[in-house]
Amino acid sequence: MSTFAGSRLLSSTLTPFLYPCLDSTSASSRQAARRIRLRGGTPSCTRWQSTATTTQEDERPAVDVSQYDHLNPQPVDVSQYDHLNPQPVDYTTNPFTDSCTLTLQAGSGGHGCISFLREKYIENGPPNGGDGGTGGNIYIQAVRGETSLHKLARRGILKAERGRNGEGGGRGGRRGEDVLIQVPVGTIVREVSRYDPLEEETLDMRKNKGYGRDLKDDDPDAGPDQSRKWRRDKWLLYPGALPRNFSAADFPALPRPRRSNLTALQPEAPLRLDLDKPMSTPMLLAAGAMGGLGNPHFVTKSIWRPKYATKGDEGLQLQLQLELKLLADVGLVGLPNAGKSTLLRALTNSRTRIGDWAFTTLSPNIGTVVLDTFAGRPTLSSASGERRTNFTIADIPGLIEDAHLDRGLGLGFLRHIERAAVLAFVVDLSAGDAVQALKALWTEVGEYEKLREAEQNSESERTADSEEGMMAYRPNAPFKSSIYPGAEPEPVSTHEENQQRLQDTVLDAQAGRTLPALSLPAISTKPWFVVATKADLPETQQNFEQLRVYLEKVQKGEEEHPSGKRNAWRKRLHAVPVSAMRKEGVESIPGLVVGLLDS
Ligand SMILES: Nc1nc2c(ncn2[C@@H]2O[C@H](COP(=O)(O)OP(=O)(O)OP(=O)(O)O)[C@@H](O)[C@H]2O)c(=O)[nH]1
Ligand SMILES: [Mg+2]
Repeated sequence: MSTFAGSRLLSSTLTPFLYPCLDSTSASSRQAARRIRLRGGTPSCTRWQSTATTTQEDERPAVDVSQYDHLNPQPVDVSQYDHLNPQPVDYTTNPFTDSCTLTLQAGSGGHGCISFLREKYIENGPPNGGDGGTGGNIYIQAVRGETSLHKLARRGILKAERGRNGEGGGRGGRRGEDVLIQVPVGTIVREVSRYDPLEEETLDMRKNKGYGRDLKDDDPDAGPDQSRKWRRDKWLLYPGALPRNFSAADFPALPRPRRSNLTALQPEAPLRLDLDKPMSTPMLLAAGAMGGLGNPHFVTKSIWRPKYATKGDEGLQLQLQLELKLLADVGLVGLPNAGKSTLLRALTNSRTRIGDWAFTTLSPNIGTVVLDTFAGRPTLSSASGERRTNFTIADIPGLIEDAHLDRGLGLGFLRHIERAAVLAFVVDLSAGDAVQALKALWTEVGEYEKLREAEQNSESERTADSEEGMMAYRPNAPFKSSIYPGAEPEPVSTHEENQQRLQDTVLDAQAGRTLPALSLPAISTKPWFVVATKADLPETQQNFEQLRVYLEKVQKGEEEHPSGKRNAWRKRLHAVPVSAMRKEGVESIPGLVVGLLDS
């Protein structure tokens, strides 16, 4: 009896998994049998199977397959699928981060080598140590495929490879590997801080009035054993040298700090870049440091076998703040649950998430409206005669009243529509007074604009303050030979020069031409229109009529602009009633947008 109960328990719970060949009803057993049939072979458990079948077939209870549903999913009924009213699980999602701080370190230089020629019959050959390799550079490139900064945010610190040390036989060290930072188009780069070891060295040199000057014995700072020790950390002695050899060594004047020729291509400090176009070639952010010099550089008339070389320089360190402001032609602004994502789905092929609750969308989504499929004549062309083949729409999380007080998801996501050429305010006709909803949205947009202005002012003040104490950095200074005795360092630029530089614009990625300063037009001066959604629901006509009348009055100047600003845009104000879920009324939107984009 107990055996039977045991076998019964076994067959009802574990059998399908542990002993599939015992359970003729399980899918795995069926598959095994099929495999055996196909192979035409005899399975090792044939006897088992037959025994089990004959002894247990009748008594075995029917297995409740419903409990294994997740292992044996039912085929999806494709006819149920609807792009505009999708299942809650039918959406795509990507990790998204729109701001991060990055620390970059250009590669340090490799050390110079101390080596001498040794051949048959040449015991004490001349020095032949190679120079150290240059450190790797750091480049940046805005590319179309990237949509978020999350990968960079996760890494935090990026270091280019150090140059290899020089080798004997006059072989120079290999240069370090470069680092390429790829960012989405629309990224703004600001410099937070910079540490330039070469600049420090140059200042040191000025302080000591001449590079390589050793402290004199009568110098108040110099004790008896501190003389001739200045910057000894920059030297390398021959392999196997003891510390006492080091203190006894007589070093020549240290060569002047050298910069790689590539530093001429670095943008001026402080960095402020607006990467609003895809870049065909990467742009240099930080050039690698130069390698140390091998011992042949220090041959003199009296010392023809120098037993020292110099170490490589340390790489430049930069701390940058990256901010992504997505670039789209149209920005959708609306209260939560207004139907923005459904509208985006109706106009584009986007698979953004839709749900009947507030804050379904938690990060921005961009969709592309294709105007010309190249199937025949161009469907729409811009006023300039240039053919516009598509435009992009950005859908952002919903704004609620008092979002500027950090309610809901706050106002941060408005940065992704602040560079849009046209704004589309999405209001839900079934959710109360549409005019009030529109005014509430404009209030939040106005608050965002105030915040942005305050931020810009504080940023320019901060940069100006930090400039005052900042070391002068002259990447465009002509390259000079490092071993150039008596050369004076470059003069330090004045505060006025730095101020001027601040007001100036930033360098373009490729051509080195200047870009306009990072200031954006007021949001209220952009063309805008209203999309009144859920017009298919009953009792929404009157609400829409009120909205239409209100917009007409705003256009004529009889009503104040909802932003409260006098110079706000009010040329042609449209309210488009649509049912995004049924894809009704949305067909007029592309034409309207193209008209506004070209106006
Ligand atoms: N009847 C009707 N329902 C709609 C229409 N458009 C959207 N909905 C429904 O409204 C709900 C919210 O739609 P979403 O597109 O997710 O709204 P949203 O504005 O993106 O919401 P958040 O992302 O939370 O800000 C969903 O249940 C949609 O099915 C419409 O035109 N008619
Ligand atoms: Mg949404």
